[in-house]
Amino acid sequence: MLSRLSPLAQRTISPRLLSNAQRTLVNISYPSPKIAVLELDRPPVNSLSLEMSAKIVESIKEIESNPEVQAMVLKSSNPKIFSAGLDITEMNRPTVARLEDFWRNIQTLFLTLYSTRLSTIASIDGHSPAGGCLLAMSCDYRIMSATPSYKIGLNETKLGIAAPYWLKDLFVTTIGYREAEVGLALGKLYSPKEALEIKLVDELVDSPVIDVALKRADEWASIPEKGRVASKVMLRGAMIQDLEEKREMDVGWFRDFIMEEGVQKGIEGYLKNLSKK
Ligand SMILES: CCCCCCCC/C=C\C=C\CC(=O)SCCNC(=O)CCNC(=O)[C@H](O)C(C)(C)COP(=O)(O)OP(=O)(O)OC[C@H]1O[C@@H](n2cnc3c(N)ncnc32)[C@H](O)[C@@H]1OP(=O)(O)O
Repeated sequence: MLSRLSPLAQRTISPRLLSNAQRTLVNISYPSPKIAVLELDRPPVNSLSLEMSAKIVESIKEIESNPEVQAMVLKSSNPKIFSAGLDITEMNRPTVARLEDFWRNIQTLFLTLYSTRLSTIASIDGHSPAGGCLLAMSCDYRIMSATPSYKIGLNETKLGIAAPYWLKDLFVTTIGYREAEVGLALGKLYSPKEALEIKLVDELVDSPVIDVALKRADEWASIPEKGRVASKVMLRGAMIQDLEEKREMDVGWFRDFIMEEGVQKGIEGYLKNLSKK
């Protein structure tokens, strides 16, 4: 943690040189009393390790605890990557205990972000595959950079794994059954233009995404909270309750699936290719 370094070291070490163990992993700022910005800051690609997921959850709770705050923008400190999704190294030859804990933290991250009373705006200024897409879909509104090379979607099958059932449900809810069926099977990553066409994102912008995200946050923050939250609960409550009831079953499915030798070989190969690239 940054706070464990001496004040002199904190002033003199460039943030770029800090290791992840020394970083806060996320940064919180308040551009106005009603709006918080939660910035993902886990180089190189904002992948979701157990500690990163726990930190995001802790930060959302911290922001929620201030009753004045109505909206939260989720962004990345990396100018080209929103989040590369789950930290694949967590699934590569793990211990069973760590793997199970990792998955419980991922479930909690989804449940916390999807159900927060805050209006949540995803400011997607870069790639957003798999778990990155999960973060974006868990928000209330998604704005993506129009940069054609960026990609968003659920590419799990390309790693030889499957999205968990609740992520599949979220995908279906967001883009519809048929598109989700094809997207999931092919592990399809969409360009920003394609993502807008299928409503995986709500808006594309050429200008800095954060500027528009802050404007939208202002609009969402101006809606009276009680009715807005009641509508959110009506729309999202069933999916949240379903996972709450099946959490341990889902941990078991995940563990058994990931620990299979064939799946492990696939993950190993995928990681090797990523590093070679
Ligand atoms: C019966 C039913 C059972 C159900 C079971 C349920 C099972 C569900 C299981 C899992 C669900 C998983 C969802 C996921 O999120 S899996 C993660 C998928 N993510 C990806 O595939 C993204 C991979 N990364 C990339 O494509 C690129 O890195 C990109 C984000 C486009 C950025 O590209 P670039 O800027 O060129 O950066 P590099 O590729 O060079 O990466 C830099 C270093 O970071 C490492 N890296 C990248 N992504 C990850 C990651 N997700 N996890 C860990 N590490 C990652 C990469 O290897 C480079 O490392 P190094 O510098 O050491 O080579």
